[in-house]
Amino acid sequence: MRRRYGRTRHPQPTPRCADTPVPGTRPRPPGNLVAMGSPPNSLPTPVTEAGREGLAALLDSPGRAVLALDFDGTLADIVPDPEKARAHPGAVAALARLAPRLCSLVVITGRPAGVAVRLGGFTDAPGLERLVVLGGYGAERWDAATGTVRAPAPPPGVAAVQAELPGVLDGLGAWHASWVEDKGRAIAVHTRRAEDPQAAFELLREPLYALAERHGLIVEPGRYVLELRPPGMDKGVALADYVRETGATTVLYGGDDLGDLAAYSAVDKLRSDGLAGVLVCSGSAEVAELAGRADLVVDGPAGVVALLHALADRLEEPA
Ligand SMILES: O=P(O)(O)OC[C@H]1O[C@H](O[C@H]2O[C@H](CO)[C@@H](O)[C@H](O)[C@H]2O)[C@H](O)[C@@H](O)[C@@H]1O
Repeated sequence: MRRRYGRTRHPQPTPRCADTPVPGTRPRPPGNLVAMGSPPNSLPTPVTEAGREGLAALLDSPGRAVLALDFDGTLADIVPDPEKARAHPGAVAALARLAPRLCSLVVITGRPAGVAVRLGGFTDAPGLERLVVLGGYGAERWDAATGTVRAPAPPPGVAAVQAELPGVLDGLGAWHASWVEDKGRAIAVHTRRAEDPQAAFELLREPLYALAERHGLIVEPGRYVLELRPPGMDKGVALADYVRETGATTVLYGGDDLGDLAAYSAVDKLRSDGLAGVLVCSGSAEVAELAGRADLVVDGPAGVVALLHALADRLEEPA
């Protein structure tokens, strides 16, 4: 299925990293350690050796690097109503500064690709003409170069879950503690707006896992959300495929939630295969699992944007 978002363009292939022209840069090692909440535009030093090597490789050869970022919680602040989420102010400008210097910029999200493009304000954004958004945990793809979304049809299990879900929520007395987001090829049941979001999450957990299993779907747990979605794709597969497609030799991945752990594992694997990598955690009080595995923890989307500007500052220094 192909849908068009934005103005008509001629299809362009994703550039191979080695083919990407990159303006002159002055490679320098990262600066001193800067903890969460550090002043904007000072480039923090990763706390791990692998992360320091990854960042040095990115600064040394940005034209061979893929920058991959999650959307909600990483590029966009978490808000109670998912439809009201927007890219953090400054995110698009920071990405646009970096894009011409890098091999490729990709957003990998659990949102439908077209929704992330709309909420992110990515359509026709100057500087982001080669941006790629992989939605539905990698099942969907939007290319800024063509303005089209490629999305496979949802498996029949999704319609079956849609039909059965109201009865399940009714049986649990959970109508007022949950909000259903129909994403086409997945159903997300949110509890953030419940009086006690964690209690509502726990109440729903088991019945929703059972419902998903009955219809051949899996559950992707996240920040006060249980998503019932098709198996077979995750952010790790999406990221590894994308890195392979571009021929990049360095990858920086930034995420905030459990669904990003698959991408973290993909970066670990790429590093063991000899690529350079940096794992960035968009830190929050809600999710602890990523910080311990990250090379760099920043303070939520504001920290991510500051990091992107700091990277751009470095890469824009004259050769
Ligand atoms: O992969 P992501 O880009 O991180 O998307 C994951 C899910 O994010 C959204 O839910 C989260 O953000 C909401 C808006 O801030 C928030 O209200 C909710 O509590 C979070 O879980 C989105 O609604 C889901 O569809 C995404 O899959």
